[in-house]
Amino acid sequence: EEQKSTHSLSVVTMVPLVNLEEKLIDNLEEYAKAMDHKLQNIRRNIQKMRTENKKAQLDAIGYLSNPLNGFSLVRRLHQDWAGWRQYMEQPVGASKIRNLDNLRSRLPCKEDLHDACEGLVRIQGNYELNITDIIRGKLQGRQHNASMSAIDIFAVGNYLLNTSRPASAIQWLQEVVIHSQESFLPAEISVKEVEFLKLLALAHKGNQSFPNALALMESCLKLRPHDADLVRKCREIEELMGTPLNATLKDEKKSYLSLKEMAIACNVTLKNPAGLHCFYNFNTTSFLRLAPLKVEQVGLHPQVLLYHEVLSPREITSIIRIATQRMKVAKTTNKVKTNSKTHYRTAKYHWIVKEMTKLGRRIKRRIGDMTGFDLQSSESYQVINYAIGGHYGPHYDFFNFSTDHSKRKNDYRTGGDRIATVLFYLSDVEQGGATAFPTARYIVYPRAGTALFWHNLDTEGNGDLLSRHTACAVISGSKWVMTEWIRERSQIFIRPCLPRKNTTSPRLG
Ligand SMILES: O=C(O)CCC(=O)C(=O)O
Ligand SMILES: [Fe+2]
Repeated sequence: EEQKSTHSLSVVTMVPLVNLEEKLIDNLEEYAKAMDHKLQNIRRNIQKMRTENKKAQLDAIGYLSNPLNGFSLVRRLHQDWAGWRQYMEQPVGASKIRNLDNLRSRLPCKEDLHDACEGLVRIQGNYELNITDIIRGKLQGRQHNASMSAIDIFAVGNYLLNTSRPASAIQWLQEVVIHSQESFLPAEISVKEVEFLKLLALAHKGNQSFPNALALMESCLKLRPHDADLVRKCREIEELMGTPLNATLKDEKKSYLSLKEMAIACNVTLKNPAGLHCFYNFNTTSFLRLAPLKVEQVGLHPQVLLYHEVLSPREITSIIRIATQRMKVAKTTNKVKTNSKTHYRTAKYHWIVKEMTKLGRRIKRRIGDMTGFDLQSSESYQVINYAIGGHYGPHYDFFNFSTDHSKRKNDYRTGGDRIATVLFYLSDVEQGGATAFPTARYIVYPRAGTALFWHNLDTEGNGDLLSRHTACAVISGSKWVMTEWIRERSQIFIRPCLPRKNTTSPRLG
């Protein structure tokens, strides 16, 4: 499942877009100045020409009796107006248009916009938020200083309809009617009322509410009586009204089940099991006798531990700085392929080789102290920064080599299955973004410097189904985590034997 990850824009990789937007505005302003210059040129000359023409109008015969005036009029009409025609035709600010073209390769692509739409829709669905509230900037009860314009909502509705979710499209588009139509575009190129109505009509059509669809499409036709496409669409809907309804509305997506699972797992009212403890870990390694680690039990079956203050603010700053630089480079030098079909994980990530830096080695020793595991064959650290509404759908970290023989051939190269995971939180998250265990029913909210530790395999080396987990959608904030997947191979002599659960412990295969 991990392979399905997309490469959408994360909060940090979007930061350069702010400067890019400034550049684009500057360029448009230059364009406006070029137009201003031309306009002034024209106006100034109009004034001069009018003065001369008025003189002639006053007494045409007298004016033309003077051969110099007569000559000049003939010359002007023959030559100057050909000149004006040329001047009127000349493109204004051609270099500014070229600048714009040059910047276009750095602008978000269609898939980026789709990811952003999906992110908003996910926040709404994942936490079952009211759409009107979202549009007005009220997210999970908290009023934010931002809201959506009609054209923003239009984009979301359009995306939903194109991805076969007409019922959701209607819910979003209905809000457009209520809100005023402010946009950053001149009216000529902005989305027009008729286009809103048409999209809403098509959404109703997709939802098989044909009378609504027809009424809306007819009101479009009133606004544009000669639009052949509208006429055709009206006829289509009329025909559909005569046929029996298609019983199975295809409004559900493949990802629906995992979203439902997340909606349950990520619910804010969810509480972890009671009666658990906090303690100092003095004994995983001898070093801990000098510097014990603070541990909090999240749950016992399966055991999930939360280590407190295992990364310092300085360490976190360094990690984020390294990852940020690499993430930006990856975006601009080779545009990564986006996989728009699967939105299983919406984040940007970067691998940090732990042996490369002092910091990497220091953290490696600390993971050893926390877990007691040998990290020789383990993977690089994966630093993740989540996107708008970024999440990671429900999954297991193990490959389950022990039952899936087709994957086993990679076993020796990769150091075995992922026996355990250490998930460092590098940031607090303002709203949302918890790590939830849907089967075990645990939920953990990120706090910078803490780390979550759990086993993915049971004592026999089989994948533990209770280790299923998910990163809930980020509502607001920039969520940073760093993952260390510990491999099985080098633990053969040190793997601690977990107390066996009762006979009904879940097993794969
Ligand atoms: O970001 C999170 O909360 C979970 C990340 C995760 O599950 C993973 O990277 O395997
Ligand atoms: Fe995971």
